[in-house]
Amino acid sequence: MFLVGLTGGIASGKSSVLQVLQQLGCAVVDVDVIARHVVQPGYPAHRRIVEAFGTEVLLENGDINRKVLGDLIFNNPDRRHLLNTITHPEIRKEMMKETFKYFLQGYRYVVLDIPLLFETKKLLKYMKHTVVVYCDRDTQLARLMQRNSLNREDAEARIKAQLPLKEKAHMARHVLDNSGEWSSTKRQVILLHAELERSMEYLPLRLGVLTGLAGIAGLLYLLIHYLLPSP
Ligand SMILES: Nc1ncnc2c1ncn2[C@@H]1O[C@H](COP(=O)(O)OP(=O)(O)OP(=O)(O)O)[C@@H](O)[C@H]1O
Repeated sequence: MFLVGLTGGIASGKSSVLQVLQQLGCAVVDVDVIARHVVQPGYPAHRRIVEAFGTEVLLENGDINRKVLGDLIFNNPDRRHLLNTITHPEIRKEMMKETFKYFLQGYRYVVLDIPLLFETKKLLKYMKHTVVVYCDRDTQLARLMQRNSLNREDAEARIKAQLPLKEKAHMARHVLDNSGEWSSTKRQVILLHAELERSMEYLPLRLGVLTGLAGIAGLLYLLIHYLLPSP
């Protein structure tokens, strides 16, 4: 198995691309979904967020109010860092669990949706392939304004807070251009999936694990047959 890191910019189309990959039967780890999961009431990150930011970040039902928390950390690097130190280790643990589950199920590759793949660079070394979902800036702005009901100024501020998409596209091994019609993007996703499925890069890890298991089985056999006293 090998890992494919998928990233992009705000409203560039990552979730839409992930949906297609899921429909194609790919193993997908959606960091957004995990990030929402690990801050649910009862989880350690939920308690630590309330300790750090106060009960004003809670909705009436005890869930984290993502809008309030988002506003609190927006333009405040210290608070953002604090939130990241609480949530990131929990998110990484869940990502590893899900990836391992897919490995056991025999998938050739797993796509991990990591919004800050190129910014934090922490997970980059584990990715055999990197994919950027790109769209031109005007399209990104228009889609963001429409999806989040934002005015131009707020939407521009959110885009500016991220590494420019063009730079990310230069760093990636594959670029899916989502500036145009959705059907064109979908075609690109299907072609990428076919390329990754054809790749033999899943073999080394699989063979390594099989060899390891065969070694353990051999040792057990020797133990049972030669070292244990016969009845
Ligand atoms: N090719 C396309 N044509 C028209 N609309 C699109 C296209 N691709 C995506 N969209 C729309 O643009 C918006 C952003 O897409 P999406 O939610 O997939 O982006 P995202 O990268 O996951 O965003 P975020 O990271 O901010 O959650 C959505 O409303 C989606 O329906």
